[in-house]
Amino acid sequence: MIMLQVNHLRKQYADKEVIKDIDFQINQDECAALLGPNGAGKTTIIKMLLGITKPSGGEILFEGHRQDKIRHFIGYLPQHPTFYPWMTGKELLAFMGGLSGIDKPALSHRMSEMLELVGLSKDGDKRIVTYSGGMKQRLGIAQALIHEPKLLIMDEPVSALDPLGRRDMLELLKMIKKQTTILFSTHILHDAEELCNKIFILNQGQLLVNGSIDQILLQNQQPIFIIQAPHANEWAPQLVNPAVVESITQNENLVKVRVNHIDQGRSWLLDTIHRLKLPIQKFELVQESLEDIFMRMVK
Ligand SMILES: Nc1ncnc2c1ncn2[C@@H]1O[C@H](COP(=O)(O)OP(=O)(O)OP(=O)(O)O)[C@@H](O)[C@H]1O
Repeated sequence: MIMLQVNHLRKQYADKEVIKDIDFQINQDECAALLGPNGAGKTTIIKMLLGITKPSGGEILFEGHRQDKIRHFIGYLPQHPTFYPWMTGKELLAFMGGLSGIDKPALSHRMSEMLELVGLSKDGDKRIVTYSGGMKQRLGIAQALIHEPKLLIMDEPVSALDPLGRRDMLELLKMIKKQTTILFSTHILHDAEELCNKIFILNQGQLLVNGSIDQILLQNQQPIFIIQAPHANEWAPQLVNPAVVESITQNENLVKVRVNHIDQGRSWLLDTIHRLKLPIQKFELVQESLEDIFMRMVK
């Protein structure tokens, strides 16, 4: 079942179009990442999904329909959650659960369940001001899930955490994705790769890539030849050949040459190596990684 469908979504601020006619969909039980560098438009999309910002065009359908009341449908963890620091974790959950209309007996049960899920059972009576960044983020997940939403939306849930907090959060999200459909934004490819079966790569308001990791690799991967030889500064510029070579990156004496066609690229590079009499130490064919594709697309 299609959980969320976005058709021709646009957002314009004054004369600047920050979201440019994008389409995507998320099916039930999928975990999808909105991946893009700073300013790509991730938060703007999320705000439109939540109804906080009005789209300039297009439509957003939840389970196939425009929804007027989406609060019960979506759980949301903002990029910078602000909790009342004087509240305890339990008080916050009771407050948020109350806002979502959960009745009292059910709420108490649900609160215990959520604290258990996010590993804060022993900390529920402590004031939030005493929580670490990671604990606050986990409490943020608990409040987002308190009303059993069908879709959990998170804006950069792991980016601000230290490596330990990040690892904890990723493990927690791996557990949660077994029960809930998830959309989260991130500028960190590895987080998207580790958690998601679907990735949307966004840059300057445009959706460049949309699909599973396997599909993205299959459709976008280009061959790269790695050549290593002394004095690369002298010979690397001679590999420029727009008919065959898409790009060249150099790191000391190791040069990565992205070509548009394996066979043509290989024979032209071997001819050139021969012509220049390069004493090569390495000549290797690899395929672009997801990171290579991401960097290429957002550069
Ligand atoms: N209220 C606004 N008025 C004008 N421009 C805005 C407004 N909100 C966002 N923008 C612009 O829209 C673009 C996308 O911003 P957005 O915050 O959605 O990006 P992002 O991908 O979430 O980036 P980040 O990772 O830095 O949060 C940016 O160029 C930003 O300056």
